[in-house]
Amino acid sequence: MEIFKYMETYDYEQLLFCQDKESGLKAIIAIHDTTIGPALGGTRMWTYDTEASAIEDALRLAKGMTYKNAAAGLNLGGGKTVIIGDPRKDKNEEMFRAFGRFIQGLNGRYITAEDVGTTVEDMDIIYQETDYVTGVSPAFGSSGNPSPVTAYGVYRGMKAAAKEAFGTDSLEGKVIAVQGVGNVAYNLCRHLHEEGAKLIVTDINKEAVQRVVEQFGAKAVDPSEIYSVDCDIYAPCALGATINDETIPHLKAKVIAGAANNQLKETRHGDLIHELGIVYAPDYVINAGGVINVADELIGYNRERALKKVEGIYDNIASVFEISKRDGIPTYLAADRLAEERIETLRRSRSQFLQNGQHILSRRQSR
Ligand SMILES: NC(=O)C1=CN([C@@H]2O[C@H](COP(=O)(O)OP(=O)(O)OC[C@H]3O[C@@H](n4cnc5c(N)ncnc54)[C@H](O)[C@@H]3O)[C@@H](O)[C@H]2O)C=CC1
Ligand SMILES: CC(C)CC(=O)C(=O)O
Repeated sequence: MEIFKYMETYDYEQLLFCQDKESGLKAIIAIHDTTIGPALGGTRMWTYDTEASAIEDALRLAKGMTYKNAAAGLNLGGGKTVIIGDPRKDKNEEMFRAFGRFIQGLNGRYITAEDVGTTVEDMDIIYQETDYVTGVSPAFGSSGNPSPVTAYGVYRGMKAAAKEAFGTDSLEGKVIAVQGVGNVAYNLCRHLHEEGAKLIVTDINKEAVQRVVEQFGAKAVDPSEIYSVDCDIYAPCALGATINDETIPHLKAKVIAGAANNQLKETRHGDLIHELGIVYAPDYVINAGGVINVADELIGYNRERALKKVEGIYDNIASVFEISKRDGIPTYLAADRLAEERIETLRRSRSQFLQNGQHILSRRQSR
């Protein structure tokens, strides 16, 4: 991978490699764009096969955060971290403290939160070293685990997508295939079950599957089967790139609406599903609930205010469908248009993220 060429092509600002021998920390922080605010995005801990795939994941996820934050109307730019390692075996306190010090060194250009493989407890450790972390425990006056709120936003967005495809936003009786039933999708399944949807689920973690089978009457299938099951809605809630050349021919769903980041392997897969008449709720619009929730910490966390904003994901998804129909373009492009227009407008009016000389965090209420 030619890193500078890649960064130039997609206009990345900064890529940082953080290493701490004592704790085993190997972290990559990617900052994509800080035009409308400091870069906010979670930290993913994962066992990458190669360093190149970890770098690529950090870069792709960071760019997604720029678009997610802009489209959600947040005054934040986009960044993301990946920590190379197995979250079940390789974590230790010193690792997250060392990581916190690296974040502190960026002096507010990057603010972190949870993602796959990291937890509220990890954020609490980072918080010992830096203020530039969100998704910290409610005991510190913070918003806690973002996953249930992300799930609520996905549920709202899925209803908007159902309205577009089926003419009603009721999910009662709809068959929904959920891929990955971890932190976000467990909570999503709860909302869907409460509304009377029928769930088909899969996960590589058998315990996670068992939980939703027992609690929500879901039917379990093998991970390889999830793409071809008979269903109304496919909800990708594991890792990215599951909408690709291999899976698209098998899909029977009329709607794709799920929590995973970077669902399209390549943008041309967004064109392909559009041509097939599948209603796609763009990933970074529908899964913005978590970041909307943690971003509220930056102005003194108010759960009611945050949830009200998350409810608005229904309207955001509906607006994307409107732009798509108006301009005759696939929904992923309509979402990009929404985000890019906001960034460009703000780029013209200010060139850096400091507001009146103050960092956004300076408005955080004293604890
Ligand atoms: N946690 C949050 O608030 C947010 C999460 N997301 C995205 O949503 C997705 C899910 O996030 P979380 O629920 O937090 O992660 P998680 O790690 O709790 O859940 C992911 C689940 O997917 C399963 N999985 C992994 N590969 C799989 C495969 N090939 N087939 C089936 N299952 C597989 C895992 O075993 C795990 O149970 C991720 O892509 C994440 O980046 C996006 C926005 C916010
Ligand atoms: C988990 C969120 C709080 C932030 C993030 O990284 C995301 O939305 O993907």
